[in-house]
Amino acid sequence: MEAVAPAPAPSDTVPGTVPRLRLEHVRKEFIVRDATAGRGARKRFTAVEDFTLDVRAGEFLTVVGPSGCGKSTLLDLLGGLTEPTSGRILLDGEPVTGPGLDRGVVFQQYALLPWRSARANVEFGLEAKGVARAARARVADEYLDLVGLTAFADRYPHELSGGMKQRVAIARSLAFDPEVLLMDEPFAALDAQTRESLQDELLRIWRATGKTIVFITHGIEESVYLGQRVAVMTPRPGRLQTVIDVDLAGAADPGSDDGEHDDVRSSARFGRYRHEVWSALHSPKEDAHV
Ligand SMILES: Nc1ncnc2c1ncn2[C@@H]1O[C@H](COP(=O)(O)OP(=O)(O)OP(=O)(O)O)[C@@H](O)[C@H]1O
Repeated sequence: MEAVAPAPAPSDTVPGTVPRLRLEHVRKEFIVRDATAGRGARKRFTAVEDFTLDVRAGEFLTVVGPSGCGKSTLLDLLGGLTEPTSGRILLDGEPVTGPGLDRGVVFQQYALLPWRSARANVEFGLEAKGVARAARARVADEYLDLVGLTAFADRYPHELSGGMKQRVAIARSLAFDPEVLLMDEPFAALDAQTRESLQDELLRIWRATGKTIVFITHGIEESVYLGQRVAVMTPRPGRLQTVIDVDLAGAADPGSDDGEHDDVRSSARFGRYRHEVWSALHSPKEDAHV
């Protein structure tokens, strides 16, 4: 596994500056069937409750929480795919009113167009931006190179492994140069080894591009390994339990494995962060009204 270099500090750490993303008292309700109240009855169901958080420009923020706590709902809200029932979401100080090319979304399932080659999939967002054909191909090749898929540019999704498909999805999201990358458990369907190598690749890409990344996961280790900060959510309805700062710079013991790679995950510091996130996830809820 590739060694992990110290993460850069978020570029927006100065008090009083505008955060890249701001969630202000965000609440999301769904109307669902109420089986207890007879045929056709409906009730309100709160998925996300009073969620307030700033994401700094250039920051890598991970969001971890138990299944069903509202993580995907939160990401859909940030992506503008749904609207908050109350509260506000701001991008660079402006309210988010819908999806936009300023935000790239990567889902757990690769969501590639099966009839398009890897290159043509990456070109997809560029077409929406009106980029000319020759420039599209050049930019697509650049991003396929960034994710190590130059040799597979002409392959179709069914000819690619799961990890490769997810690399194409990441390249597609980066190619139209969004300010923010929103990732919803993008590596959850992959085997452990592929997941670890894509985690390192994502960290490398983040350092190379300086994008702001919000990464949803239910994996404690993944949240600690990737995030400069880990936002921990409560069980449903999803609230912000706590935010944990992670600094793994120099955490690895160079002599801890075969001598070629530093093993950050085996370090004592990584273990302490993992325990901190675990403890936050298992701390009692303040209240449970739904
Ligand atoms: N469109 C919808 N209509 C009704 N309920 C919904 C809708 N979308 C999500 N929910 C409910 O909101 C809650 C939060 O769902 P969400 O998918 O955001 O959780 P999650 O934390 O991403 O879960 P997981 O980790 O299992 O993917 C769940 O109880 C889910 O059933």
